[in-house]
Amino acid sequence: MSNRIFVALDTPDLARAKALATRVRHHVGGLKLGLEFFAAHGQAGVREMATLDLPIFLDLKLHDIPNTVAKAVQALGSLAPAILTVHAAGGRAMLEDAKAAAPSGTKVVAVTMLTSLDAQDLAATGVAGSAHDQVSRLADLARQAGVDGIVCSGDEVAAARQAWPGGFLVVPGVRPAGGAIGDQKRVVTPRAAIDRGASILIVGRPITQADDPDAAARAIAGTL
Ligand SMILES: O=c1ccn([C@@H]2O[C@H](COP(=O)(O)O)[C@@H](O)[C@H]2O)c(=O)[nH]1
Repeated sequence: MSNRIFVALDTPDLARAKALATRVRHHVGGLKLGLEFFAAHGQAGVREMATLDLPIFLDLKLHDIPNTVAKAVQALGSLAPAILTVHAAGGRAMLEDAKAAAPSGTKVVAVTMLTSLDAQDLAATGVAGSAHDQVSRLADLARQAGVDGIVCSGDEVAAARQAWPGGFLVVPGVRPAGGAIGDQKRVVTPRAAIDRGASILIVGRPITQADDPDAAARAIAGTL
């Protein structure tokens, strides 16, 4: 993949998603559609976005019992997304069944610890230890379950790359130096994420909320 930026089109407005994607399409490697978009437009919306001819990253973060997740992955199969997310915390059987149910060309990637959480948030959920410990535990689980990779923050991606040289490592929480952080807590610059071993970056608001999304995407791509 020559351009490793997936732009997160977090909007329930199909026309806006299409307009943004059309503007930035020459400066990104793919389009990430998440819960906000999918809840509003479902599979028809994803098909519509796929007409722009860029790889689709379907970020639904599936997390349920193995049978339910496998059936959901099967139901999404005809969309043949390039990348699909599930939560690593769903456990090994869920991860194995999700991978088995996915089309062969779809990378199944397990979310470890959301980049909107820090160590204090983790403790509040009853999980002892650092973000680093939690991510490496869930990354090991994901690797053993046979999925293609993980989602983690820029703080953990170097260790994840060392532990899983062939893993597909997705890093969100990406902010150009000095950029507004918003609700993210573990952030990294685009260049640092790539230098530490990220396979692809997810970038949302730094592009979509910019006065000139096209220029913002071009500037970020220019740092890689
Ligand atoms: O741990 C995670 C997993 C997924 N995301 C998603 O990435 C984008 C980030 O958007 P920004 O506007 O660049 O903050 C968003 O779609 C999240 O759902 C994440 O942030 N952290």
